Amino acid sequence: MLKKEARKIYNKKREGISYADKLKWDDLILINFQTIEMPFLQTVFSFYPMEERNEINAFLITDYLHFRNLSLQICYPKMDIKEPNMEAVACKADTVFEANALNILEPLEAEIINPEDIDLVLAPMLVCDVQGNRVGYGKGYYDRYLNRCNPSCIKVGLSYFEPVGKIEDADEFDVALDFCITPQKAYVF
Ligand SMILES: Nc1nc2c(c(=O)[nH]1)N(C=O)[C@@H](CNc1ccc(C(=O)N[C@@H](CCC(=O)O)C(=O)O)cc1)CN2
Ligand SMILES: Nc1ncnc2c1ncn2[C@@H]1O[C@H](COP(=O)(O)OP(=O)(O)OP(=O)(O)O)[C@@H](O)[C@H]1O
Repeated sequence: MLKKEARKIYNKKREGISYADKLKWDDLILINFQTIEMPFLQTVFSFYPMEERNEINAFLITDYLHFRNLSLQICYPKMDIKEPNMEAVACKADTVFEANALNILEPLEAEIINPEDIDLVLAPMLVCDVQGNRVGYGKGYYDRYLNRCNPSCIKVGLSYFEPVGKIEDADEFDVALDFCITPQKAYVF
């Protein structure tokens, strides 16, 4: 399958998920995330889910990680749409989020964290393939960002859908995931 085809199919599938299924599947993703062995984490880069696109509720996972380590630093993306580029910004409980031009909520705060200091990335995505190649919205934000992270950074994709057969047009910029968590299973690549 090609990324473009996967994007079309899975954008549509995700739009069709009922609210009841979404709540159930978000919980199952948390349960499956809890089965993977995690080292001590200091800094996590998550994302602010876009409700209108039915993105996964990553807050359930960051709440769980925060509960395990009360001094966990949680970062959210701040985009430079023109570049395109994004940075991880450290957030606190009182951080104010504001919608950007793409209607993604971003922190007003500006403490940019060095990508090399990120221990784990929770990556939004539509679907991945059996080798952990991720398919997002097609702007390459995460490919660019993950290439700046330490090789030891743990890359976890969250998806409502099981991996597809090989994505044929994965290129040299694509950084494969270490895990993909779905409502059915935690895939290890
Ligand atoms: N919640 C969340 N935050 C995120 C991401 C994400 O996937 N989810 N990103 C993950 O990379 C980055 C933003 N990437 C994005 C890339 C494209 C579009 C988008 O709306 N694309 C349109 C097409 C626009 C065009 O072609 O001009 C579309 O998909 O319909 C949105 C976000 C950073 N923050
Ligand atoms: N480091 C990079 N430098 C230059 N171009 C890049 C880089 N990383 C990715 N790209 C290009 O960006 C484009 C989009 O990449 P891709 O289709 O993998 O996006 P995606 O992972 O689905 O999107 P996103 O990360 O925004 O969710 C591709 O043409 C890819 O070659």
